[in-house]
Amino acid sequence: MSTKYFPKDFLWGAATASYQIEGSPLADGAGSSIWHRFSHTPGNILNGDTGDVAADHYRRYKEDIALMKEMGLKGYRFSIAWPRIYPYGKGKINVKGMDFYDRLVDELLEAGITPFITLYHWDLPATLQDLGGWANRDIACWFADYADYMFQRLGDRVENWSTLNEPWVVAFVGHLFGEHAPGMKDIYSAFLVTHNQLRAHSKAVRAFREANIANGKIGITLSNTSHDPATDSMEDKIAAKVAHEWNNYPLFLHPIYYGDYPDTVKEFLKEYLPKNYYKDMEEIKEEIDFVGINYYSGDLVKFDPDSPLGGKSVKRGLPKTEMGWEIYPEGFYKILKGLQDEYNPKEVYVTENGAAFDDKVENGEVHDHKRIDYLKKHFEMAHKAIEDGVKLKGYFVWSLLDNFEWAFGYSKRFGIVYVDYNTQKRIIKDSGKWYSQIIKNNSLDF
Ligand SMILES: OC[C@@H]1[C@@H](O)[C@H](O)[C@@H](O)c2[nH]c(CCc3ccccc3)c[n+]21
Repeated sequence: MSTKYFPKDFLWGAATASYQIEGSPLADGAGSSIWHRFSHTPGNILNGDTGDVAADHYRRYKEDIALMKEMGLKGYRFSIAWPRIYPYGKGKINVKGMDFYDRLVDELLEAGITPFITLYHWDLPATLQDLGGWANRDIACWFADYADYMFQRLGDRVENWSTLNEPWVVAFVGHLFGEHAPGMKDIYSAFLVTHNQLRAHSKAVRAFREANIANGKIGITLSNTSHDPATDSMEDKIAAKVAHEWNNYPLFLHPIYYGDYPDTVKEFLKEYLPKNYYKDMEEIKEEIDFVGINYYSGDLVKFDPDSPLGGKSVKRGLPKTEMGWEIYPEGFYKILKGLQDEYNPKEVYVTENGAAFDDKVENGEVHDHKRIDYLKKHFEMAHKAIEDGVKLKGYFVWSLLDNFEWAFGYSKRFGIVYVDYNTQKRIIKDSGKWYSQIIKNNSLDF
């Protein structure tokens, strides 16, 4: 057993998202979002759950920040609900909605916690969806205007900004698989949404540079699954490469860093890319300060001529979390190392990593040893990645609190803090106590 230290000033934190924890979605003049509509549409969410109350964070944020301080968190990643700021997506500002985030940031700074803002974590103003949402090219301006207003209002106190959370999930789970808001099932829209998110992201980055925020850093947060070939056959290797370049960071970083979509996306999916997409690549190719990596699991990919991507996902037979995702810490290392090798970002943050388990309260405590084991194994891989040259500057566990897990509602618990939804009582789980020690020592014994 040896003690491995993380770099000095490593930003250990926890992450959440507005629609998943805040509740009070229409309070104080806020506008409706596509997730308010989607969760209130019967059949979309398990048990008919909605984000109407969630973890009641909109009202309990001071209590939650006190919990973060008690656990010794250095940073807190959260998202702004666009419809609280612009109830109609653009035009009229909602002062009370802006006040909530003003107070939240001040409370975090007072507690000595570094804010890390995500501008968009899926709760699009519903009125913009009525205009086509992310499939409308004008959204690049709507998003950049919203982003610029946030830079003006919070840029004096917040240095770390991410434009979009998981644009792949927004595009494909929301517009092709139909399992997330706005519930569309159209592959051409999904690729148009991919493209417009890139346009919106880079337009917001230019607004960020104009805002000239002292020590400001802006990036993008991308979902990733480690895709390994099921066998050494060339067919499986190609299928795994296609899956990686479409499903992971390359789909967005290739345009941002190199001004084009990845080779396999152009080879296998060219038909679905927006016509004349390359005309936008000059504006999309805009330097960013960091890449946010979300990682949970990995799979094997086997050649499958019947699949549109030429491959299908295969399990390894590893232990799984409550989401049915295999626990594969090695994939965390592969994604982080692959990112640094392929795009050499100036900085990397793990913006999400965590697991859902069947947490139970016993005598007022939650002994979530499986989550501790999951996190420990992933921290070991993060440390190895840093040793091998990955410019990893921080890690945010998903999630601070049990919360609304999208189509699964409240049936899946990811928090290091347990939330009793009947009473809104919080209980720091054993994993939260264990994490506090890791942060305090900035080291891991393994
Ligand atoms: O599922 C846990 C978390 C969500 O609660 C976050 O809002 C979201 O950013 C997030 N992304 C992923 C990995 C990609 C994914 C998203 C949705 C469904 C399945 C996989 C896991 N998570």
